[in-house]
Amino acid sequence: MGHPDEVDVIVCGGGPAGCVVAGRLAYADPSLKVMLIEGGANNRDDPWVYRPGIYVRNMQRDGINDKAKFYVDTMQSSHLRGRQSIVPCANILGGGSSINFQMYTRASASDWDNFKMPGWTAKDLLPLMKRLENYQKPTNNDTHGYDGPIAISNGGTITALGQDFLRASDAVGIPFTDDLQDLDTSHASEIWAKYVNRHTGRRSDAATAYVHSVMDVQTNLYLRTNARVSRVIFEGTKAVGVAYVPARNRGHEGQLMETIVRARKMVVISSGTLGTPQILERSGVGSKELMDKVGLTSVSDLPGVGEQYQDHYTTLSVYRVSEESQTLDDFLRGDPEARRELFNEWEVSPEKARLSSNAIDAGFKIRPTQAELKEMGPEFNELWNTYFKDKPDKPVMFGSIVSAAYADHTLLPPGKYITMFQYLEYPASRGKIHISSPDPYKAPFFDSGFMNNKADFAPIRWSYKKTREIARRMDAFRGELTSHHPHFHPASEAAALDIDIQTAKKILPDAFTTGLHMGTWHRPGEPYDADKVHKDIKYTEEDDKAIDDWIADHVETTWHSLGTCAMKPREEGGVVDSRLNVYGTQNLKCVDLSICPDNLGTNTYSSALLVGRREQT
Ligand SMILES: Cc1cc2nc3c(=O)[nH]c(=O)nc-3n(C[C@H](O)[C@H](O)[C@H](O)COP(=O)(O)OP(=O)(O)OC[C@H]3O[C@@H](n4cnc5c(N)ncnc54)[C@H](O)[C@@H]3O)c2cc1C
Repeated sequence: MGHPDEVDVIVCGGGPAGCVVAGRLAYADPSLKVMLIEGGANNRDDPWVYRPGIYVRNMQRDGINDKAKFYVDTMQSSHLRGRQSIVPCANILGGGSSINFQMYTRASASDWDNFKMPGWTAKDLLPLMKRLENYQKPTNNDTHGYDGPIAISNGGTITALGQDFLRASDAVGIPFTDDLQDLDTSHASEIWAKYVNRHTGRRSDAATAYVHSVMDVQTNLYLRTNARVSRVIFEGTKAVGVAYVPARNRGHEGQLMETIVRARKMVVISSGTLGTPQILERSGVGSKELMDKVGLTSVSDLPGVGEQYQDHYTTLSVYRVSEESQTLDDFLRGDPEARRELFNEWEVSPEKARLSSNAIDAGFKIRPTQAELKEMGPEFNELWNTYFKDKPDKPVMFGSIVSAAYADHTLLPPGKYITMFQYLEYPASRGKIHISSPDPYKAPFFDSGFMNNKADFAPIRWSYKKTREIARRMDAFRGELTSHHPHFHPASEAAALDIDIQTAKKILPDAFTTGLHMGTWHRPGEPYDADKVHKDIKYTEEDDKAIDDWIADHVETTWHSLGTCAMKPREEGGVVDSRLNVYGTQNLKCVDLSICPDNLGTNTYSSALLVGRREQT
């Protein structure tokens, strides 16, 4: 069936928010013609999407993986000791929900209330949150939904390492709770739920839930994939259509081959936090100064477009675990036997297979104690007083455990690993993205802004220490992978200790070199002792400096971009109003996480769905 060149509504970008908008609109009114234009490929029945356990493959940056697009800082950052950060974004139908890590969390109630926009309080949104969910876990509260299209469960398997982590978390003052996602609890640990359907074992992505399901039964939703929206077409200030180009510019001597589709009623831009501002700017919506610089005619002078870029920041620390532990390392290494076993298991009974999981089974949200606050320095304390103190539902950090090394296994010694993720949920740092040319194939100017506010170092340092204390108290703990820890002075009490010799001998029983003494290359830890009473490591100022350097060298995106087209008053730098209409235009909306005026303390898939769902009330 050919595609029409005029429809009622065009949705640009098929991420979670775009899928919800396009699918629900088309379903609600079969007489309405809706076109969804997505820059990446169709995700339908792609086994590299729907098998949950292989998500890490989508993060390979090797020129072959086209499920993600990699934004790189244009300039070296002095806050990252000269590094240029890389932020991968989805480039496939379903957006982030087709490639993400499938961790299910939700924002705190005060996050939504802080938006200070009519219709956006947590109370307003709770009924919509429930309608999204097919919550497949037992729960004791009334904040979840059971009849929606997005499945949430514990996945096929919970590893013993997850339980070990929860017990050790309790030992350092983080109590267990059965539901940390009740919008209120901010200091506890839980079995971390997943966007995996426990009946099918499949990833619960937004395109399957909202687009394919509608296209199966109706003919009024038109899907174009591998098509990059270059700009919105205006008549005066009224949006009347869009132009798109092939996702790859392979021919025509570099000429732009645009196709135009007209929209009778509305154009909705849902191309994600880094995609949406670029489309607006290429269309003449953004700062007038920029338009003059790149030679475009200004349609609406909105200096806020592309500004206030936010994310959550991650550091990863890697630990050795016992050879008896169940980890995904052999599978991730590509060991043929491990691969055969796990893929076969998935084919036979996906609902309980190890691959029906992301191997991230447990996690926590935490707030510092008064004593911990004292150690976190003036910059963070100032932020605490203004941002966190009076909002007891806001955690400062998240942490979680991966039952494997989240790292390139060609760079690691043999053995089994866990990874501790530390995530800063409300960074004070801000970045920006702007087009450098009207050409949709030209890379934009991008400044992730990571760590450009000094207040962000202390909470990450604090949570590195916290997760380290948890790891050391786990029964499975067998040492630290020193290459994936700060470089403390070798004489410091804090210096990382590697695998103990007994475990090393189990990994390579026939090696003549195990335990070979070669100065500081290897400092073995103590063998496991079940009766050991642990004391917290004491860190000196010099140690803290080593941690901060390590943060600057290794902190990364949590892939939770938001905030570049903020919903707030125009005079405060806002881009959209509370109905997500773009200021100074007609028939044009932005609907995705770019509209967040402030951060949301959560893994953001739930919020992207909610923004789409809020638009569809
Ligand atoms: C690697 C990764 C891991 C993550 N892990 C988790 C997790 O475990 N749990 C969680 O809750 N969240 C996670 N997230 C975050 C979550 O997936 C995102 O917050 C969410 O997908 C954002 O939705 P969105 O609709 O705002 O935009 P996006 O998901 O970014 O979707 C935007 C879409 O627009 C398309 N697009 C961009 N530009 C154009 C253009 N010019 N023309 C046409 N199409 C265009 C893109 O291809 C994409 O499909 C992760 C994200 C990533 C990338």
